[in-house]
Amino acid sequence: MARLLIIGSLEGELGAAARVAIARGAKLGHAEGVSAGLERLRGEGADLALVDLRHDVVWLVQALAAERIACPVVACGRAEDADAAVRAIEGGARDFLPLPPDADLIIAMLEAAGATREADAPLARDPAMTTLMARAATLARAEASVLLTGESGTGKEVMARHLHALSKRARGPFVALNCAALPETLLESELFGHEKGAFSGAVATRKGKFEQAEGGTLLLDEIGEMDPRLQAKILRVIQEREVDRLGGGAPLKVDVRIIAATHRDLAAEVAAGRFREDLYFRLNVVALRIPPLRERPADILPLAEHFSARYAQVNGLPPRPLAPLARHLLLAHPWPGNVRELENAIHRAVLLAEGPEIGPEAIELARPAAPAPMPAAAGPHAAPAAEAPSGTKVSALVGRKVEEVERELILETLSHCLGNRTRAAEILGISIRTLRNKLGEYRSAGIAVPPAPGQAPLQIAI
Ligand SMILES: Nc1ncnc2c1ncn2[C@@H]1O[C@H](COP(=O)(O)OP(=O)(O)OP(=O)(O)O)[C@@H](O)[C@H]1O
Repeated sequence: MARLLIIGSLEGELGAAARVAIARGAKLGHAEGVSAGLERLRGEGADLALVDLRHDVVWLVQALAAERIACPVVACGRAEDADAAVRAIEGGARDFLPLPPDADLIIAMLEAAGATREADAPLARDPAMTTLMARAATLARAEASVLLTGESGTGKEVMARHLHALSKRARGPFVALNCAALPETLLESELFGHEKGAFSGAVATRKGKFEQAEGGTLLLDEIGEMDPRLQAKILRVIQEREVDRLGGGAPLKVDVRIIAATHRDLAAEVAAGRFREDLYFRLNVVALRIPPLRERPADILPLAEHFSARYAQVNGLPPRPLAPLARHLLLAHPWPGNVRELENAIHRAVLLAEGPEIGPEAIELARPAAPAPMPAAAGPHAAPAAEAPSGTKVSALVGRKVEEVERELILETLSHCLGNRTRAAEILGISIRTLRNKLGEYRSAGIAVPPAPGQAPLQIAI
């Protein structure tokens, strides 16, 4: 769960921002002022801090920088407070959130901070994923470190949270750190914390992520990007179960399960001398590879429906079904950006769509380059890219009317189902009633419609 710290009164519009974040699965921390906020950040940390502009945002940003605490700060205020907002941004705040808050903007900010995550179990319908989920359920109970591999956006972090939720540590904290996002000294401080006086800005003791995750799970995301010196320190934590704060005296015992994730082929990184072999062996004891979305096509529509319901709710819109052609487009796309790309496409579509359905015109998909399977994927389970649904079929439709293509899709599906309306409606993802209405329209326009099973084709006497 994303950890959001709100600094300021929760009574007014900041409270509304908090509710949006909670609806999106964030865990909320709160402090009335900046020094209490700093205290919380030294102790339990957060993925993002939203600070009311009426407080000294610049002071907080500077204190965090001096103490090497990497937490993005977003200043919040009314549009009329533009001058204060500019000062906050110039002083190092990550962004400005105008109040009253826009749900989308909050989500985008949480996302940019790497802080918005699926709180529920990963959705899995395709056999490639259900098999993996069964394996994950067994592994979750063990205490061993886990290595999660998979392309960017496949759901490694979602899986890490799921493993935590199913483990004996579920009541403890889940803390995530993206190792690629920070320069080495900051990352070191984030991981191991520091004692007062460890460096010139260290005015107070600060707990690192290992300590924050005590009794729970620590996700080291993008571990393949970590500097070899820090890799050695991580190895020591795994072996000795203790951490050394920067500038610290005695090592501190920690009880943390480590989950490491990477989109890289770590074995190749080891061969190239960029990743420590001993750490790789420690992590690779239990490894799970999350397949890219193009290798689990049966997940595409269930995920799309899940995101469409979620974003309709977050934006206060009524839930709407995906039109048959929209489904067709989604199934034909190769999804180089995986589940994240699908989620973003559906989020946009929910906002853009007009009318009772989400139609194909609302779905904007990046024109895909040929999907690039990651090198590690070249195992026996990797489907060749050529087998994935190809984007060319859809581009062949360009220049034709949506209505016309929809009609063909409906009639083709119906003849494929030998006229069975129920089955065709199911495949098309529309209600039987919508299907009947469409067929009625076609008939009135003089277009032949496959008869229902057992029903003789209508003979029109001339
Ligand atoms: N199986 C799933 N069910 C529901 N949502 C999912 C699933 N897989 C991924 N998502 C959603 O897709 C987005 C990307 O997932 P996640 O961040 O876990 O991917 P990742 O592999 O860790 O990406 P990166 O390598 O870029 O860190 C998230 O918003 C997540 O909620």
